[in-house]
Amino acid sequence: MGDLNNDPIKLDRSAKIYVAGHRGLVGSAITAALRRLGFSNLLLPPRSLLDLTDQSAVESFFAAEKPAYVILAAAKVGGIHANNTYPAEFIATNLQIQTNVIHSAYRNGVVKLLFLGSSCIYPKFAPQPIPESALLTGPLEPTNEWYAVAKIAGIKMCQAYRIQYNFDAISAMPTNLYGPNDNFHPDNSHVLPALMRRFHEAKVLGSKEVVVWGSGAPLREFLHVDDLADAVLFLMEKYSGLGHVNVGSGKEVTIRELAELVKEVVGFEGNIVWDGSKPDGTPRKLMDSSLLAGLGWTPKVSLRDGLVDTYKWYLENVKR
Ligand SMILES: NC(=O)C1=CN([C@@H]2O[C@H](COP(=O)(O)OP(=O)(O)OC[C@H]3O[C@@H](n4cnc5c(N)ncnc54)[C@H](OP(=O)(O)O)[C@@H]3O)[C@@H](O)[C@H]2O)C=CC1
Ligand SMILES: C[C@H]1O[C@H](OP(=O)(O)OP(=O)(O)OC[C@H]2O[C@@H](n3cnc4c(=O)[nH]c(N)nc43)[C@H](O)[C@@H]2O)[C@@H](O)[C@@H](O)C1=O
Repeated sequence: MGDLNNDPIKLDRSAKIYVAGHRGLVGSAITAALRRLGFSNLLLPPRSLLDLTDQSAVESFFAAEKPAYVILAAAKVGGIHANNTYPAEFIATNLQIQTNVIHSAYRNGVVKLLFLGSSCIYPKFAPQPIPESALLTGPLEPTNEWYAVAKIAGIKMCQAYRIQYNFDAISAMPTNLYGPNDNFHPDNSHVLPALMRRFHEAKVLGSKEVVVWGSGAPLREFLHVDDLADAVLFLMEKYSGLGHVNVGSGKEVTIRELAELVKEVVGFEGNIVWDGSKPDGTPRKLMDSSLLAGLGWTPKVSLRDGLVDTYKWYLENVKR
């Protein structure tokens, strides 16, 4: 599955490129990176004008606009609590969005499409670091299996359309991401923005303690979204193959270490209290990103620098 059909292409800077989900964490970073690189013909319809769960609206959009390239960063996304609480929405919405976009992209002559999955596609007890070949080798983590099944279907759909129709659809599997434009919801977000907000609010209110979920023992690998955007555009030009590609930083921390680091960056001086009634989720999911490294890509942003950058953005854009 990791076979490379390595025909590097130079993306045409003036061709139409559609970024689905351009207002989100990932889509906004990709859009900014495309603009920096001189792409001048971005298609960025707001969700109010194009609901990607609406099959006929998606088909009409593709038929009218005929984009050359598509980056599929629109999805129903959330942290461990949201995944565990809204399983129907996570499987149904994601299957609908990705099926509609991939199918209409193929039907309307898109030259290349990149689908974004997630490291949660791998078995809960996959070998570490997790190679791409670990896909479908064991049971999934129960807190996010619905979302994971949708993402696995997305990978398989890209592969099927490549095999049957020769459609150049590739899949990238990022590790846990963070950065500007993240979702800072107190319950439904991922751990890093949730903790940033909680420590910030505790600092402002003068609280003595902050509650963090679980045991603190799980390990997670974090990647700044600007690095992910860079990797996505790198793959669009350098990779064309059946197998999906892991995108990670190669560095992991425990949730306890992450909490201490966020606390320090935010400047909260109280204590951390662990809520053991909340799920830990998968114990460890460090990805093996050597396939991507072998193609010549490496991440640049350290976790500490990325946290400082994200907290600055949070202060300027979310809370004052
Ligand atoms: N965040 C993370 O840690 C990780 C994310 N990923 C993957 O990256 C991709 C992007 O995630 P992320 O940026 O974090 O998610 P966000 O929630 O930040 O952004 C999702 C985007 O999708 C759009 N969207 C959702 N539903 C619809 C719809 N029905 N019609 C049109 N647009 C819709 C949203 O629109 P609107 O702005 O209008 O709400 C938003 O712009 C996803 O595929 C996700 O699985 C993978 C690994 C980790
Ligand atoms: C990217 C990936 O993200 C999700 O998986 P996850 O890695 O488990 O995501 P998470 O960021 O929500 O949690 C990471 C760890 O952190 C702990 N934790 C502590 N305190 C808070 C807290 O306040 N909020 C959250 N969310 N977690 C907390 C939490 O208990 C867990 O041990 C998938 O569902 C799926 O969306 C996916 O693909």
